[in-house]
Amino acid sequence: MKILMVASECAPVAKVGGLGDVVHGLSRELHQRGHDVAVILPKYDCMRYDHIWDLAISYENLWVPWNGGVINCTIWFGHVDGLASYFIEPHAEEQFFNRGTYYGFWDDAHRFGFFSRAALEFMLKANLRPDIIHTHDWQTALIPVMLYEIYESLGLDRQRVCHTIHNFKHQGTTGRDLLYATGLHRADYFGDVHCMGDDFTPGAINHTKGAITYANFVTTVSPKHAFEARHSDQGYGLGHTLYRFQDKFGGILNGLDYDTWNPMTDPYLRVHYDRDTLERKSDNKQALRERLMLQQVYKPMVAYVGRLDTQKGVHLIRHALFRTLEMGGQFVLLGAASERGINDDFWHLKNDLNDNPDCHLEIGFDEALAHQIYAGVDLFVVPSLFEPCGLTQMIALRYGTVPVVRQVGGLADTVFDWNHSDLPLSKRNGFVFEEASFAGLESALDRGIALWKQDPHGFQMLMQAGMRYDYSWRLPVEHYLNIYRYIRC
Ligand SMILES: Nc1ncnc2c1ncn2[C@@H]1O[C@H](COP(=O)(O)OP(=O)(O)O[C@H]2O[C@H](CO)[C@@H](O)[C@H](O)[C@H]2O)[C@@H](O)[C@H]1O
Repeated sequence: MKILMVASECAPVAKVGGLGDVVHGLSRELHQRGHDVAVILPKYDCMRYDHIWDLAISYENLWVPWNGGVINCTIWFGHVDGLASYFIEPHAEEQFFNRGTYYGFWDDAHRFGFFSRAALEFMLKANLRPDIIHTHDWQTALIPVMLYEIYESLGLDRQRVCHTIHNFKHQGTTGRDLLYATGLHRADYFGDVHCMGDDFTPGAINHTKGAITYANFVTTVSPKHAFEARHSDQGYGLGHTLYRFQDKFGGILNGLDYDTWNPMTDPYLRVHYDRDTLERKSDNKQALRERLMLQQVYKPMVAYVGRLDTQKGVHLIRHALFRTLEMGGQFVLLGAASERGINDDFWHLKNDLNDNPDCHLEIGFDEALAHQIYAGVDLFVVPSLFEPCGLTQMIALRYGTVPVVRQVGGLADTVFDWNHSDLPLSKRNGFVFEEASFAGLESALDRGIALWKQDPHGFQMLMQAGMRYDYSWRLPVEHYLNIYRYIRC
């Protein structure tokens, strides 16, 4: 099957969070199974160009209709981890993708609306005719809309779209002027609440709603979150739309790229290990302490890696840090915030704790350090308020690090409590709490730290149980292939 992924991120060249991992991992698995897969990304100035092989111009003078005129684009081609990848470079006054960072601009809806239109124009002109176009999150959600409203009649009449929603909180809600820019001229029709008009902001359009309406199939990234999105406030206002289109909506648990995340081969680790050589993990703990200048003592290490966003339960992350110190452990945090207030808070916290030999906060994005943390620590906290899937708890499990998670979304689908689960002991792999409060978090974290201190054998069993789980793309890709086969012409 010919599959074209169109997304705003793909690891390792352009990664802000889990979206990049998923586009990369899913594409690689499909490619390894013999499918013809390519990825289309914007050509950002801030990408990791050192991860692109043989980057060269593939198509020049692609004139993309935009805002009543046209914008000239150059399309580049290269390989990322063996994956055929196209990069769209617009020569526009607005410098859409030459801004030093990926997101966070007032005109993001226009930047990615343009990217979506350019991707379709490229398919048309360069004669790319995939069976399936797989789009991701609001940034590429206009693709199914434009495919059926503009490009079907121009020749893209056999392409079908699967759209994946990685995060309902970000829906690309914006003014109707974008419709004119993209060429979707009937503003009253498209802007109506029955089409892609936002249900809560009068006069606004909603990208994600457009994708739910037009795509041939819509997924989110875990079965539990698919339920939550429809039946609770976690759908961020799209519950009714999902209800309307329930026959083409489902949840598929994400996988992990087991080559990228492999403690036996990970190039960032001092020592490689697997389930049978778990004792070697302690060398990575020592290496991590050296790198972060923490004292070498006999204490459990707890970590958080991830975006610092309200979604992730920042007050609970902060509390996990203090609680760990109080219980005689060490804490490491690696994260970046896009919100100014949260960023400032964590910088203050970092300054306050600067001289503490048992704690280190690294504010920023650091791929190598992330790997070293997963491999080096004992426990890993993910106290999210909502979590569509969550990859960090799965990475932790792969590295023999015990997750402490809140029972929501994909966290609930992947982590099973050591003390309170119906599963046999050999299948329990972490600590789970329900209530998003300090007491809730402590009810799980305290048990984790206590087990580490009082029952090293039990703790080791837990680590090994986690490593036995298979959260690779092996199974999830079967579900995606079933969807592709179901919707293809
Ligand atoms: N500062 C930093 N330095 C280095 N690495 C960092 C980092 N911050 C984050 N990462 C890495 O980014 C990834 C984050 O994965 P998450 O599942 O937490 O994704 P996120 O919430 O961004 O994505 C959304 O999409 C994904 C994919 O569908 C869903 O799993 C998730 O629930 C949803 O919120 C991990 O690989 C992590 O190691």
